[in-house]
Amino acid sequence: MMKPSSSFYRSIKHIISSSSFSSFGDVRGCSLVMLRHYTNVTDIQDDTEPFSLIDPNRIPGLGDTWRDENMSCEILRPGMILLKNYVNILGQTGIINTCQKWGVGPAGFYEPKNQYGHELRRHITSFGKNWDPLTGYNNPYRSDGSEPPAIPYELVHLTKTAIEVAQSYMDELPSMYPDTCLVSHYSTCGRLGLHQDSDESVDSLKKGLPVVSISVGDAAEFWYGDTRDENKLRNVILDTGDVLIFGGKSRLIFHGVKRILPGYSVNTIEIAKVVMIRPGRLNLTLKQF
Ligand SMILES: O=C(O)CCC(=O)C(=O)O
Ligand SMILES: [Fe+2]
Repeated sequence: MMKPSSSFYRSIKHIISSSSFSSFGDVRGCSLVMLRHYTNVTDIQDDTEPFSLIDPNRIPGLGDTWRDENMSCEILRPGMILLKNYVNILGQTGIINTCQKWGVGPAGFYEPKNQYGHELRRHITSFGKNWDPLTGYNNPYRSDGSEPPAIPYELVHLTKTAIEVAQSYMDELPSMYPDTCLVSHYSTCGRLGLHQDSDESVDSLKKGLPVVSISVGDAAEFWYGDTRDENKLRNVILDTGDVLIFGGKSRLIFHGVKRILPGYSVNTIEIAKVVMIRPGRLNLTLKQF
């Protein structure tokens, strides 16, 4: 689906800043129609936020109905926080169904190879900006020449509210508006080598805009640290429903998935009662480019 370009917002902002309402009669067509949807011109100050007819603040808890009341939080290091059990079973099955809906098809999930031609034992697909392990964000198109679908609204909302919750526990975690989401499904023997997430814009990295990682399905042993030195890495289990956030001083940590832990999580039984997810682990990593 086409997203409105930021130049569209800039031109609208230009019209507003250089015109009074009485001169809007000169503005015809689409722009005028779009402008009528705004009750207040200050609503469109943020270039990164796409226009949506659905007002996130007026939906009684769309994302909130996905939140687990038993959430607990663990600060792992400055800028890095784990929201355990953040997404409830309804939310987890919602996420699976959303990824199934958009990820299945000729341009959906695929198993990429690394530069040596080895398969990575994970299937991936993107929402928002296209990303792949070989070209990063440089190729905006998927295999069939299409752009990825926009990030589904409920995932954007979930991400934003998770950051707000994290900010209530720790200082210096910047806000972000996700415009890219990598969806990965790891097989039960899947893993992901140590790496930094550094393909985003210089501005995003400099500001430490957080990475938000949502886990569903089989648990994973996730390792992280300041260097590639395996002796200095720490481990944390990412279980189904957990949301891991790393930004600020932790934005450029080395991290990876050491192994998948089939059978570790009791909640996968609850998920299986609702949706027949295949064995393995689903991970959604949301960022602002
Ligand atoms: O699966 C995960 O928990 C991490 C994913 C990740 O680091 C990435 O896709 O860059
Ligand atoms: Fe990563």
